[in-house]
Amino acid sequence: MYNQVVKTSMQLTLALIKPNAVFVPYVIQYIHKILLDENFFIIRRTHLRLSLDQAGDFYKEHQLKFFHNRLVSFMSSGPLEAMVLYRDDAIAHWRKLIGPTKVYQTIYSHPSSIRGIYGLTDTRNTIHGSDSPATALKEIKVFFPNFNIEDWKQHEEPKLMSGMFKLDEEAFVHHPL
Ligand SMILES: Nc1ccn([C@@H]2O[C@H](COP(=O)(O)OP(=O)(O)OP(=O)(O)O)[C@@H](O)[C@H]2O)c(=O)n1
Ligand SMILES: Nc1ncnc2c1ncn2[C@@H]1O[C@H](COP(=O)(O)OP(=O)(O)O)[C@@H](O)[C@H]1O
Ligand SMILES: [Mg+2]
Repeated sequence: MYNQVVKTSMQLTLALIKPNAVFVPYVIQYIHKILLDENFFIIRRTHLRLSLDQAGDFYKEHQLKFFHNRLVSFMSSGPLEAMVLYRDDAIAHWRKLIGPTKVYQTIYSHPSSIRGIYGLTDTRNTIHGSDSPATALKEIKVFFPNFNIEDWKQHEEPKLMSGMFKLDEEAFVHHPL
């Protein structure tokens, strides 16, 4: 029974490293180190550039905001590093590590969060995390259209949960054995 309780709090989420940071080695290294230190599994990882339309779709909820135009042009200005993460309470835990959205405040309120350290501006805030389980599923589909969660749950998740995995350091992905 205890196992079941633990398992139900496990979650998938999507992390994105935004274009201002995606090719800055010390930022990438810092983010990857946090992921391992905080016991996230890196389930899938890729680099992908969104078109203007795809970025607009990704941030549809913000289409009437004053920053929408700059947000969408920024997010489609270069490749993103996308990762499917898995952990106990992954969604909230990742967002806590990221820090609040608006960098000009976050540098004072949460100076040791990722955005507090490496965010540049409220738009170019370096990192993304899904905000709910439903959003996570939707966002994972955008970057990993071939990732079949049901298959993964059946074939890969049990191995991760029983310790049968190894980190492929070059790909920076945990592979089930
Ligand atoms: N109507 C507005 C316009 C701007 N701002 C805030 O004012 C700050 C400075 O805006 P701006 O100079 O346009 O942004 P930049 O610092 O140049 O950076 P970016 O375009 O990456 O956000 C931003 O954090 C923005 O969130 C705001 O709260 N309300
Ligand atoms: N006030 C703002 N000024 C400029 N850009 C913003 C502002 N608010 C949000 N953004 C940009 O839009 C993205 C999406 O906003 P939101 O969903 O509110 O935040 P979060 O990324 O923390 O979930 C932010 O990560 C940031 O890049
Ligand atoms: Mg959001």
